[in-house]
Amino acid sequence: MAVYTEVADEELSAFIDTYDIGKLLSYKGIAEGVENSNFLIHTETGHYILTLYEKRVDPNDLPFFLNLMQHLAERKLSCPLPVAARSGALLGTLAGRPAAIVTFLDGMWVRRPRPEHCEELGRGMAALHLAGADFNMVRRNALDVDGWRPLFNQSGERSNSVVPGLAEEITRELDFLEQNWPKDLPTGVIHADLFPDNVFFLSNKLSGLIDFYFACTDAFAYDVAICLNAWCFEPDGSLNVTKARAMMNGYRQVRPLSQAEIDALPVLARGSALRFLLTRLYDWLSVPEGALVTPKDPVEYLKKLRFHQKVETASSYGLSL
Ligand SMILES: Nc1ncnc2c1ncn2[C@@H]1O[C@H](COP(=O)(O)OP(=O)(O)OP(=O)(O)O)[C@@H](O)[C@H]1O
Ligand SMILES: N[C@@H](CCO)C(=O)O
Repeated sequence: MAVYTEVADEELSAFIDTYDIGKLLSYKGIAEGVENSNFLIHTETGHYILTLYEKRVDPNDLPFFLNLMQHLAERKLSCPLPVAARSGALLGTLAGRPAAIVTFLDGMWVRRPRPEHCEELGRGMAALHLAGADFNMVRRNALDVDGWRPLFNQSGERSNSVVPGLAEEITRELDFLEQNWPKDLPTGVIHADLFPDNVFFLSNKLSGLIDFYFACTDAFAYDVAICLNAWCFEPDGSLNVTKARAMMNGYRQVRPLSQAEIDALPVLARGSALRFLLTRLYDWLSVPEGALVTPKDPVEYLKKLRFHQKVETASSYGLSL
């Protein structure tokens, strides 16, 4: 998270008073992350996370995210639980933004995941896919293959200032993905942003998942591809096949992957790499003035994209076909 919107002390105290969580004792902005404004708040009853939803969150989607967290927590998946105000509402308004309070999860994210973390992640992701099976709301993935070209157009030729020739390279990739994007894969609730900073561990065991604000209804294997990119590459840009194999093994212990899902992985991994390249590129070129945020490196995802362009089958990810 980050802090884009500042909140005055009195305004925050008055907001907290609409909840049954005791008086506000202290709070601080969380600099980590890039999407929403987040504050760690300490009240008479404990610690909570306050989120003010920013640019990429459509307020109409908030009931999906908040109800999903409730649904998953009821199914014993460890994730933040939205706290209702005295009125019963899960969502309020603060500093002109939609705002919600969720419970604080113990644990730390792992800066340098090892294969055992990747295996835990695989199991946790599959558990999320199963726990979401009877969730009765649907949300289209706004950042799916149909959303990438309009997103790219917002950066357009300015992309070339980041890497010369990038606009043309992205255009070619969009042409390919629009032609070859797999259809008819098994779908359901996916997290869609399950990066290491959204997965907490305690003593090397997965203790919780956070940040459900890209969650949507899409192919389960696309979530796997997102995690392959986010967890299994080394800082030098190479794929760590041991980590990839560990993640897939963990996943398959809980939810089997079909042959069609395995065959689709190289294209899904290209799409996932492009999706994060595009959002990072946009953010890189448009940091709001005065915001407490560190934009993430788009080139990291360009390198991943180029890697997957050379992959022919999922065996390159350590999967037996
Ligand atoms: N429920 C929670 N319990 C404990 N800490 C939390 C919780 N939610 C958020 N945090 C803290 O805030 C940080 C940023 O949160 P989050 O990843 O949700 O923000 P974001 O802006 O959506 O980030 P991202 O760039 O990953 O999309 C986390 O790394 C964690 O330190
Ligand atoms: N996890 C994303 C940021 C949130 O969308 C990234 O690393 O680009």
